[in-house]
Order: sequence, then C-alpha cells, then structure tokens
Amino acid sequence: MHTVMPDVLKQGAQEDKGEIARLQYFVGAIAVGDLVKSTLGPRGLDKILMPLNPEGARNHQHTVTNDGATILKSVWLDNPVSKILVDVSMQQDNKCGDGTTGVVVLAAEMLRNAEVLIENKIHPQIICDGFRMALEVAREALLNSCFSHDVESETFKQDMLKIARTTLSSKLLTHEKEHFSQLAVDAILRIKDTLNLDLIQIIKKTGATIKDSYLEEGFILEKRIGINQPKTLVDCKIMIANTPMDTDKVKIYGTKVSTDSFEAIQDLENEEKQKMKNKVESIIAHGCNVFINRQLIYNYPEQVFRENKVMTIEHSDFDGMERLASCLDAEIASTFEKNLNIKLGHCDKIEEIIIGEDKLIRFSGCKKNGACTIILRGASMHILEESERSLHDALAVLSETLKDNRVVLGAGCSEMLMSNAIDNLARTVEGKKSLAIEAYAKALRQIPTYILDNGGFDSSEIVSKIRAQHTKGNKYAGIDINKGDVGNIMELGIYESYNSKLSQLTSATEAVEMILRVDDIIKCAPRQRSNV
Ligand SMILES: Nc1ncnc2c1ncn2[C@@H]1O[C@H](COP(=O)(O)OP(=O)(O)OP(=O)(O)O)[C@@H](O)[C@H]1O
Repeated sequence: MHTVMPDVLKQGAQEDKGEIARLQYFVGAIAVGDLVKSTLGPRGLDKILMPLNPEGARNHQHTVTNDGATILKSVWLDNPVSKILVDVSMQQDNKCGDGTTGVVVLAAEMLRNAEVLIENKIHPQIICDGFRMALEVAREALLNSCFSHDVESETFKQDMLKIARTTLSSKLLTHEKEHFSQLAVDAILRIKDTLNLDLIQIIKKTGATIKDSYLEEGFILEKRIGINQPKTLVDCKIMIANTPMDTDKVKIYGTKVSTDSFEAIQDLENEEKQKMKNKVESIIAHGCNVFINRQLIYNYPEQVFRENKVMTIEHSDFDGMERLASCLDAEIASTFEKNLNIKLGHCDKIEEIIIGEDKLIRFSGCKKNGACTIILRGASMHILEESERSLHDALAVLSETLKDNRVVLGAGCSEMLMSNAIDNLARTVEGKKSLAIEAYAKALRQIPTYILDNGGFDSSEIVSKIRAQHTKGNKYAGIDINKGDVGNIMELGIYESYNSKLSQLTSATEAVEMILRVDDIIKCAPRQRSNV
C-alpha cells in the first residue's frame, strides 16, 4: 500500500524527527563537551582562539585561554544543542564567574550516558525522572557536606584564600597563585558592603613580570590632566560630565548664512565664544574644582577653566567614567543650569602617577572607599588578558562566597560524594529508572576522571581508589594532583564555593532534561522578503 504524507510545513522548512533528531543533539552535546574537557582542572591545557576572517586577524589578536566561557563564546556552532550548552556556560559565568567548563562537561557526560540508555530502548521521560531523583539526592549530599565560618572571622578569610587558590590553580596565574589569591581577597574585602565588582578596576600594563602586579588604593584613570595645570590637587569636588565643549569651529546646521565681511564672521565666532564662556561659568558655579568630561575640551574652554583654577580632564572613556562616577558617588551631568542640583563627586587627592612608562591619574580617598585598582603587569598583552580573565573568575567566586559563606571541597571530592549517594539511591529504586540514576552518578565521576586524564595520570585506578575511600566513609578523599594519587582534600585545602557547585549541578541537569524531551527539530522556513 502506498501512503502519502501530507505536507504541513511551509516550503523551505525542514524537519528531523525521532532518531535523527536525537542523533543530532547527542552529536552536538558530545562535541562541545569534548572541545572543552581537555582544559578542565589544574593540569588542563589552554587553547588558542584565532579570528576566522583574515581581515579580522589584523584587528583582533589571537587569544590564548583556558576559560570555558571564553572558548565557547568564540566558536561558531551550527547545532541547536551545542548552542544550549554554550548558553548554560554563559549563565554560569554571569552568575558565579567560574565553573564554566565543569558545567558543560557534566551536561555532555549526562547526555553521553543517556544516549546509551535510549539505544537500549529506555524512554527519555524515564531517564528525565531518574535524573531528577538523582539531582535531589546529589543536592542533599552537597548540602550535608558543606561547611561555613563567620564572615568576620579569620578562618573565613582563610577559606576565601583557599577558594581563590582553587580557582586560580587551573589558570595561567597558577605559579603565582599565592600572590594573586591575596590580591583578590584584599580587593573583594574592600568592597564587601556593596559587592559591586565595578568598584575594582583592572589596569593592564605590559612590562615587568606578573608577580609585580599589585593593588592600588583608589581609582586610576588612564588619561592626562589638562595642559599647564597643577598635577596634584587635594580636597577635590568633581563634576563629571558628558557634554560638547568645542567652540573652536563655528557650527551652523541647516541654515545658509551670508555675510558681507570678515568682521561679521568674527562677530559670529565671538558670539560662540561668549556662549561657551557662559557654559563654563555655569559649570563652575556648581562649586567644582575639577571638571572631567567624556568628550574633548577644546582650547578656549580649557583656558577659562584654568583661569578659574579648575582642573580639567578630557575624553575619559565611557566605561571608565561610569565607574569613576560610582566610586566618587557623583552623577554624570550633561546640562548645567543653576537650578539643577547636580551631585558632585568627592575625593581627598588627585595626582598624576607613573606606571611603567605611562602617566596616569590617581583618585585617592574616594567617597566609596572600597574603590581600588589592580595593576596587572606582564610580558605581553596575551598574558595580561588571560590574567585579567582569571582574576575576574576569582573575584566573582569570592563575591559569591561573601553572599553565601558556605564552602565545599573540590578536587573531585564533592563529585564522588554525590555520586556515591546517588549509587546508594539506585540500589533502592526498582525498574529502568535505576539505570538512569546510575548513569547520572557515572557522569559525576567523569569530572575527577578528566581532571586526572588531563594530568596524564591513570584515571581509572585513582578514581576507583577515591570511590572505595568514600564507600569506607572517608568523605574527604579526592585527587592529590601533585602526587597523582588519592589525597585528603580538607588537609590540602582545595575549597570551592557551595553556590557555584550547586549552580553547576542544577544548570547541567536542567539543560539535559530539556534536551532529552526533544523528539523533533524543525528548521523554520526562511521568511520571504516582500517585493517593495
Ligand atoms: N589543586 C587541585 N587538585 C585537584 N583538582 C583541582 C585543584 N584545583 C582545582 N581543581 C578542580 O578543577 C576543577 C575546575 O577546573 P577549571 O577551573 O579548569 O574549570 P571550571 O572552573 O569548571 O571552568 P573555568 O575556570 O573555565 O570557568 C574543579 O573541579 C576543581 O575542584
């Protein structure tokens, strides 16, 4: 008998159903997982990201990185499931700053194990149910294993240092992790009341070595003080503005002006000058002794400011200005009428300093005292950029820990703890669901496996040893990466933020569940342009 399938999709649309759709998403997920798994852990390797287009190569430098989010952001993918995993990694980056590789590897492993179950005719809904049950048990095990200390105590500060060390140990900064952990903790403790990471500015200057990086109190702006103005000022009242300050050229829009003499043009210019003088005077009338503008300040207004003993700084970049306004507790003004109550910024001192070979401006004693700047030094821009990414991860994780002071053990210890708890659950569940639960536990064990593989160790032997230790009740067993053996992670002090670990677990499971529920991939027909 010949059956005819009715054509319901618009011409140009495509549909992949059932097995074919599933094959697509398994391939996509596993490819993304495999792409980043070699960067996982302290012995993970780095990747070079090259711009595809040779035109772009001239403008964009190559990036050398180990950061999962940076790698995934840069690759071009044409698989819907790969894109979902990239999205999960980005969310992890936005929320916790770290764990962006771990979350993708975990989700990809869950899907790899789910594929085997589906091949054995286990329905995706049963797998999802099993994964849900496993997640609950994993969460409980993680919660029971976490510990915390009072945020004001010295022990908590030590916890923070250990968390920063763990984050930095998989990064380029690993050889200087003591120095940078201290730097990150000092910086984050300065802003602990607001936890506004914008108040920590990172400035990169080539030259010297990464060990020469340091923390500066206050805010540093990469600009110069106006010509012929004093290079130091105390008790500063600062107006931050975004306004045009150019009268050197007369601008007349949309009007035709005819004059019969050069004097008439001179009059026009004088009129413009007077207008600018009035503008400068109205700015000064607000009581400021420093004027910082987003746009250029031309010669004439600068001269008027100088005559009135007001320091000027021009052309500050937009990011820098927003941050400066928040450090100085000022508002960015663009109109200056007398009746406007513009909030000026305050700081104790503004001075010109020299870092490396560059002159910069330092604002110290800022109103929001936590504001500080980390000056990164290093041999090349590649090193500085990767150092900045690593430091950003450490700062984000520390800020997460200050919000929730709970800590868990890293180095595969928490994963093994959760996987053992899930294995115990699998033994009590009847039916096919127990296979899905076991698959979830196996995916968790893959994290320590990859950390060890990347170090060149015999992962199957060491992971089975760690598993046996946990079954015997040694809940601190994990990877001692220096010895390539089982170690006591509590003694080794490899700590991670509870929130970050929990977020990895839940985000990975939710994404996998969503992917498993798909049985149809429909590529919508391209929208036809209407004839104009
Ligand atoms: N000294 C160590 N020994 C063993 N394992 C460690 C050590 N330090 C960190 N780890 C483990 O390495 C894993 C983190 O690796 P990595 O930092 O490469 O990935 P990520 O944090 O998931 O992603 P990313 O840093 O790219 O955002 C965690 O499981 C952590 O417990």
